[in-house]
Amino acid sequence: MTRVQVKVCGTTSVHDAVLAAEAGADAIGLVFAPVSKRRVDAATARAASLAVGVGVARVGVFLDQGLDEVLRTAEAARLSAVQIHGPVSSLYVETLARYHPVLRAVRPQDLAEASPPPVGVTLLLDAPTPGGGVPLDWAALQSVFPAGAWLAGGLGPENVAEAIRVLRPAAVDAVSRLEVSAGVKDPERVRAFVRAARQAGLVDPQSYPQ
Ligand SMILES: O=C(O)c1ccccc1NCC(=O)[C@H](O)[C@H](O)COP(=O)(O)O
Repeated sequence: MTRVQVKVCGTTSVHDAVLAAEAGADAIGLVFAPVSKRRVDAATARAASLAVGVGVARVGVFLDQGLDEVLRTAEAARLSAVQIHGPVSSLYVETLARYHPVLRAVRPQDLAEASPPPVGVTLLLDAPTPGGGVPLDWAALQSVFPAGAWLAGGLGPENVAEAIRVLRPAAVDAVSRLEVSAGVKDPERVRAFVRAARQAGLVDPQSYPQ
């Protein structure tokens, strides 16, 4: 048995990257989507990536951005994986997966179409409005939640254990409920989130993304 991985998303500073790493997060998320109130520039993201080092995954988050931009940003910001939101083609996702591990964010209504993901792609089940802090209906998803998928959507210290208990995701991901304001982390809530996810149990390693 292996522990559930924890991603702390929406990191906009070296300070908050180090906070997440010291709290025990397995991954930080760096949002490059132009629409996001948590958007980070490549130079700051690179500094954050270098600060946490290779022991913590650095996931770049993209929405409606071209392949060129994603690949250039991944290199500039020293990303170790890319997370893709929005309506993109299978070819787009498969092309990216030749260069980087891909987290493909899907809404519950898109799950059937996205499963099973191609090699190098892991599904991340998220709410229809990413970064919106609204939880999914975990009970309704219980019978269809794919083995090895990640879970996001309105997770925080107070509900992550229950989400893990119901869906047994390979990893949990959160942002809104870990902030004092958009893009600025609440240290206590970040620590409490990682702690709660850690204590919530273990998952079967065979259900892990490759
Ligand atoms: O967080 C954003 O502002 C954002 C904007 C556009 C695309 C993706 C975005 N965030 C992606 C994430 O990985 C979030 O952690 C995930 O959607 C969960 O957010 P929340 O429900 O606020 O915990």
